[in-house]
Amino acid sequence: MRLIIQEDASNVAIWSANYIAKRINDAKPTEKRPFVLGLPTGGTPLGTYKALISLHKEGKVSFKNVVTFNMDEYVGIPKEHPESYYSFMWNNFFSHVDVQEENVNILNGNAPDMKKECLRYEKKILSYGGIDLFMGGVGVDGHIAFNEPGSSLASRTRDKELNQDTIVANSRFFDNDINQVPKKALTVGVGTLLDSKEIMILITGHNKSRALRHAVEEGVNHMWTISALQLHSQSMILCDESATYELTVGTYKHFKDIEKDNIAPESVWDTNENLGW
Ligand SMILES: O=P(O)(O)OC[C@H]1O[C@](O)(CO)[C@@H](O)[C@@H]1O
Repeated sequence: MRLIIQEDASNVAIWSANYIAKRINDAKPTEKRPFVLGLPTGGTPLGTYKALISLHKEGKVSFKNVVTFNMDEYVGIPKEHPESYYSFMWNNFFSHVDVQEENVNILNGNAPDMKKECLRYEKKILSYGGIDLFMGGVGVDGHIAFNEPGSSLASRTRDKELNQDTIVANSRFFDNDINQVPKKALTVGVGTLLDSKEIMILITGHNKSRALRHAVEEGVNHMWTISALQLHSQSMILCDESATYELTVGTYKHFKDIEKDNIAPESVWDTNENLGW
């Protein structure tokens, strides 16, 4: 696993956006052979979406031949609800780039048959030959997508009960009222994520430092589903300095040293100027 430590959250956003743009451009996607991108919601990736929109507006990346699959969706709120992940994605990203509506895939949290919906999603991912790059975030309890502690590391797309930590954390999007937060979600499984050709997880802020320690320094454990990344041959965590507070000095120095020459991909690298940071 690679661990790339950037100074702060805006550098994480710029780095990740440039990385995604480079991957898409290198793949030279076509209608018949699209690039397949897995995407998250949450506070963490907002900067990345903003940076990707800027790169798109500057003509540096197109999403015309990109197929997207979102990680998860709440169960039981209408898709038009301002806090549904459907609304999040269209408001914060899809509406601002040239992605084609028919290429956007988001689980339907109101499907009459949840099992069928999850199976449909898995099959659709497979129909494209799998996901080329899955970007994700992490919960404070180490959950990846909505795979809460104790989720099987072989799990596939399914419905999951959200735990109290997640409900409390997400209440910030629901007027700080935990009663308004959906208690269930549909989510890709850890196994689904591990089947992606490449995984890039963004971790920013002090409150995620325990999750980062478990991901990098502890063993693979279903109580910290993020740790499953250790089983993947092309996984990368991109974090900021604040998230490294629980790493040992030795771990921190090791990754700083081996990644010191890896700045953002040259061909799409840009300065902060155009992004307003
Ligand atoms: O970036 P945030 O807002 O801390 O969210 C953490 C995580 O929670 C989820 O929204 C739900 O699993 C993830 O997709 C996300 O990475």
